[in-house]
Amino acid sequence: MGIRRLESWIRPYRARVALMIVGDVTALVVGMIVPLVIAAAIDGSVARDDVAALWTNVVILLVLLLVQSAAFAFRFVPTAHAAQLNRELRTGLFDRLLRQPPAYHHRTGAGQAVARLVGDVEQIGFWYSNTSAFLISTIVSLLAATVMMVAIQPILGAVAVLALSPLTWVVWRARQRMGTAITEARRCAGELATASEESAVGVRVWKGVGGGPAVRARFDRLSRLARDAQIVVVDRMASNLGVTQGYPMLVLAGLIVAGIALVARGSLSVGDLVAFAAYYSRIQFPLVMLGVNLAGLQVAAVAADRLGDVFDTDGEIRSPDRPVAFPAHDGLSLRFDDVHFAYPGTEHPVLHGVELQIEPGEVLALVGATGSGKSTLLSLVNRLADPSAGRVLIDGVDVRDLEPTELRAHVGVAFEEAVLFSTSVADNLHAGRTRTTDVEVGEVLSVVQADFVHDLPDGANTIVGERGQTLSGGQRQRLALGRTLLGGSRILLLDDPTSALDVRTEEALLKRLRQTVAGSTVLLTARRPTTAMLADRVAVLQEGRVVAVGTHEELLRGSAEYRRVMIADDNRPTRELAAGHDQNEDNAHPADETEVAR
Ligand SMILES: Nc1ncnc2c1ncn2[C@@H]1O[C@H](COP(=O)(O)OP(=O)(O)OP(=O)(O)O)[C@@H](O)[C@H]1O
Repeated sequence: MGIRRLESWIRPYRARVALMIVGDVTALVVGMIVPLVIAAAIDGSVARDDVAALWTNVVILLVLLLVQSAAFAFRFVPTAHAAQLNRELRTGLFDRLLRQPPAYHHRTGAGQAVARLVGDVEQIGFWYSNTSAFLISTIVSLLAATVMMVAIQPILGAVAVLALSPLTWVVWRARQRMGTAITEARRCAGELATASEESAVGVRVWKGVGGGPAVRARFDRLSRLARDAQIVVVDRMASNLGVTQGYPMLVLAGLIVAGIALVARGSLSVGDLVAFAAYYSRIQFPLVMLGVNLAGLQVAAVAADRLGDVFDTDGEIRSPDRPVAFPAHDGLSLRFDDVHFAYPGTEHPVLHGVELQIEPGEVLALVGATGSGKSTLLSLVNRLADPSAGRVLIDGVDVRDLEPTELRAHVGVAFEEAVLFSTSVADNLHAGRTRTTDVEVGEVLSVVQADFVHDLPDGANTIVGERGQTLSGGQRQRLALGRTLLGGSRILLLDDPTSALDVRTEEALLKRLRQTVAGSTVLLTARRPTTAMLADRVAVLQEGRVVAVGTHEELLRGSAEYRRVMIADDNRPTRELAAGHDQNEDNAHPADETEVAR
């Protein structure tokens, strides 16, 4: 599988591979003539004491060796294109990784992606430049040297071929054993990369909780596993080389003894015996090289399989064949129509038949216990994942019928975990959009209560550290929310974007936010009553089901689950609570009864 893939990736470079083969084979053919010249010198000029003829032989040898060197130099010129092959593979792989949904990356880990983008791609480039052509010329070399040996002394040649033939099985078998060892070594390298990445990203957390020894122990364990896996690879390669190098030397010793006996009987000249030994060494070296080449092929095939895993991954968010244009008018409705969802590779669905309608320009808050599926539901709107069943409709259009890039350009998202990039505050806010002006940025900073930006050393031009780590959590959240608002989207998904703010700042922000988003359709998740009260209506999610919908006040009176989630002690309800509601009202009044379903 991996080999077929390799072949398809290298196919566009076949002209260059052909040039390498021409260089290799030229060098090889010239090399094959060298023993003949040496034999002619020993049996002719040296035997006849003919110094002039010997000089001629020396000059011919020099010319042959020069041509051989030039051919070798020529064969390495096209290898520079390995860099281009690497680039193409890396870009293709990166595009593919970008198209994978977040759940894929959470499952496989960032380190495996890095290991593929860096290590595996390099292995394929290395195979292209160093091994692909050599494999062909090695086989040609084996055949040519065999023919020459048989031509010089048929019986001795046949004995050599018979004696060496078991090695082909050894080499082939070693290639298979190498495959499993290399796959394991690459997997371990990926896990080690993931652990390194996590340790760097989570440095504040593990330092804060004194987790240094545990982080060190985990890294040490994975590093030992990577070492052991690498040792298995090298062990197998070494035992293979030991056999392919040691055994032919024993055979050569036997052949030379037999050759001397033939020389003594006069049926072989000394020059021919020297030439025979030279051709034999041209078999021995390619046999060793064949082992190395096949091991290299196996390394590249494993790398191709690992890249192929990404290229073949299903679950990618696909563009529709005939995309529908995103609705151009203002005031867009949003509807979840019997939406079910399970994360790939998990058995338990997270959402069970969610039915929810958000009217154009409405602000709807999702409230639910932790893990009830709020973030998951939001992620289905801009297709960070697709429902397992059911539909998400924007203004009556299934989001799967919209081009994902266009959909995401029109649907603004702010997450609770606010990630900024290691660039300036202003660049983070602009987020690559050229349309936003400094005035708009200033207005948005005021809406999200981010006046602190003016006090930063370079104001909005201050560079924030990696992932914005030089700012506080609440500052990051406000900038991330500002970035979303600057997009001017008509649909906004706000996943608890003010959770890190103090109550006073949140209140000021929410007031301004409500005015700013007027006209947009907003779906937000809320943990605090203050956030829920911002909304026109609130939907209560319980274990992946919408169990109640209504205004904050209605739900306080009518939904036990709402009270349970929003009020610390729901046995002592707030004054807003109407008297006489028991704790099982959600069961008694499911969503479609309590609510006011629109
Ligand atoms: N990438 C994932 N792979 C597998 N399961 C996941 C993944 N992300 C979330 N889940 C599971 O889906 C369920 C719902 O998670 P979700 O984040 O949607 O809940 P939530 O209501 O937003 O929670 P919170 O209020 O804590 O943010 C949880 O049981 C969680 O373990």
